[in-house]
Amino acid sequence: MTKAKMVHYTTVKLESPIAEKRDNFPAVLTIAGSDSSGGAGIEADLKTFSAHQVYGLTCITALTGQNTQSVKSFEPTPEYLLKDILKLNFEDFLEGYENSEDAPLKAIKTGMLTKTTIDVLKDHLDYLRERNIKIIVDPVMISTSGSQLFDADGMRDCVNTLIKQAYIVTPNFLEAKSLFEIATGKKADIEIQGLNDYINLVKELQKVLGCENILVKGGHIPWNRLQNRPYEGNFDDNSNQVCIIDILYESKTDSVKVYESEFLKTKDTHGTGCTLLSAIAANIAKGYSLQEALPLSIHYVQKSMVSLKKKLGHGNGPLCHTVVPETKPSLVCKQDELDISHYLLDSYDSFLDYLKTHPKVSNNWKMYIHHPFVSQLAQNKLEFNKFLYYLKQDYYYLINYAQIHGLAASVSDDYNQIHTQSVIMDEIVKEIERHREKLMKNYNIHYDRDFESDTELSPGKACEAYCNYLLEIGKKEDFLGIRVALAPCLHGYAEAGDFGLKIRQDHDKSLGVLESEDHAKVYDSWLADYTSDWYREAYERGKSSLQSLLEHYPLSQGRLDELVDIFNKVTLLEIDFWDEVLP
Ligand SMILES: Cc1ncc(COP(=O)(O)O)c(N)n1
Repeated sequence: MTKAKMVHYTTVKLESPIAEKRDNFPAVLTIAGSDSSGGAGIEADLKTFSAHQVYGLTCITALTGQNTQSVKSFEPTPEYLLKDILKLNFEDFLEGYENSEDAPLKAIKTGMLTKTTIDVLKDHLDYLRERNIKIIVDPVMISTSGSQLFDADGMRDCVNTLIKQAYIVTPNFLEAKSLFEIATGKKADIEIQGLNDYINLVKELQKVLGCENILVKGGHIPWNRLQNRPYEGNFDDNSNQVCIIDILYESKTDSVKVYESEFLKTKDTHGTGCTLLSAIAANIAKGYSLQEALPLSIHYVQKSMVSLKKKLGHGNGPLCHTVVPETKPSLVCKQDELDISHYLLDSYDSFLDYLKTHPKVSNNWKMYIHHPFVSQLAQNKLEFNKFLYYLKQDYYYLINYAQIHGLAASVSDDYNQIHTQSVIMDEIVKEIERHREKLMKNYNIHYDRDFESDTELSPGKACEAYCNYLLEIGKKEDFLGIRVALAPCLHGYAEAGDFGLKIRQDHDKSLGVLESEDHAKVYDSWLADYTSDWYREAYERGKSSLQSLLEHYPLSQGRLDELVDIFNKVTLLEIDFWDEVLP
């Protein structure tokens, strides 16, 4: 035997892996075509699933020969193979688990389909429904590069079977039009001039398709966010006006959500549809609701569109699927959903008008400015001791009113606003001094001297509740919120004054319940103060400055509702304040 030759080697010992065991590794099956260029189809789906920490299964419907510039050819998968694939995947990922919820397969996403695939899949639809598997359908018909991937005939089968049972269908605008025509057999003459047209189309389409939810993707119609209609013009000039809107309609709750996202000026959009759908499927499989999954998924697609410094390929480049998806919807949504202040100002004379006439407010506002306190005062029917109680209470209110203007100044970074608040504070402080003196001179009421003996000098329940609320608003709100809280007092007194003066003019001049002519004069002067030119001017100034604040504070519907609530609450507190005077 010849002696073995000495072999030299070095050993590299590897560390044992540190197990990071996951509880939740849901699976999604993608039924789609393979894109040889890797940016769309099955390839994009699997990359997206991995980025989302979701396990991906496949059923390849066709092999395509394509790159970022064109689709050259494709070969459908034969029926027997499709049957095997689906059967094997379902047996393994849906069967044999103790509880049906333990089965890892949670969702199925479809992309490029073939007639054979629909025929094969059709037989499994009842089975999938029983197992609560969510089917997410991307009705792909034409590639970004312009090639027909699925014809209308095939799509008709899809509409009559798969789409009817889909959890969500996600056509882009052009696909939405085709689906409409296929489902109704009528030519769709759809013109989108505004958001209403768009929303109606989405709702109508859900009805004719019968799927549970629908998302119409607006990537093909850049949107003018200020005028809320399709954008016409040059993208370079007004890019901050242009956005993309995607509209979700959920039929079970009859709710519409409009997702507004940035319009990204890029042609590198190969695979965006597939990627969005896979992200939605992955997020749904992970347990997010549709309303959570959508913003997260749209954000993921946008992030992967902007993350490549150098494009790949020479046509419509692919995305960078390896970006890390966000997991908290609140982190991808702006606080302000849509700035609606411009519609508001188009439809109402002023912001103050909007607040006063809001359905939540309008009756309360009328009750406030037509309060019996004012009508009784105007007819000399208000007992004078009640008016005195009001004056004593008003003293505390005025101090608080001055303080809140100080808090408003403290949250502003605009010198003019700070200056105005300090001028108003100065005027209120002077008014407080006059108030004190008047009470001393005319009625021999000394706050400090009489405080212990006269319980009416302590703030009553209504006054305290009002002051506390204003203080709370002053500490937590922004400048606009504080100004809205201060508005019912300034504006309501002017309107109540007008109402009172009118009653007084029509009314006979008898003394009513009053003991002396002097008391009647006090009432006269109360009405005269709030109907004076000076007060009217303050009213107008307050109204226009409130209005001009809208230019600086974007108003979402949610924020607007909050402001209406503040205005309404303060209006009710004003009513309580006078109610307490007239028990
Ligand atoms: C296999 C396959 N599936 C889908 C698409 C559509 O993607 P895109 O519209 O981005 O070209 C594609 N090009 N290839």
